[in-house]
Amino acid sequence: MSAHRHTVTALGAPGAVGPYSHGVVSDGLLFCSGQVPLDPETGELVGGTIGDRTRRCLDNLAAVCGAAGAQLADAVRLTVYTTDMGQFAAINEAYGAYFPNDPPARVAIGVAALPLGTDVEIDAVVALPAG
Ligand SMILES: C=C(N)C(=O)O
Repeated sequence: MSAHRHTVTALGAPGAVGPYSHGVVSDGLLFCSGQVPLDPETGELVGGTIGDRTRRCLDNLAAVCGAAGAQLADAVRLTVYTTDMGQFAAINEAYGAYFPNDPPARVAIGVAALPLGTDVEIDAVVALPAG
């Protein structure tokens, strides 16, 4: 740990699948690592639909936010990575329910592959509440 940054570990988020922290706080911002749709209780990728997996990614990010004293609604920008842009509408339907008002900025990117073979991953930058 150094004075200008500290890492965040969330008990409610699945363990990291590589050499990264759940999040890093610096200068009033929380930089959340990408969350893949792992169930934090089982450590397994969730099945179902890409909407289910999108919700799992966002729930995992919410846990990381909570560990830093923030909420997902404090996010200023998220990035959605997917291997299947054919499911863009389904991703948006699930995603949109998390941000009914004034949604954060977002980037959506189609990629060739994602960790553990999943089809969606989401990261976030979050503004920490003052105080
Ligand atoms: C899942 C990740 N965020 C990673 O492997 O970097």
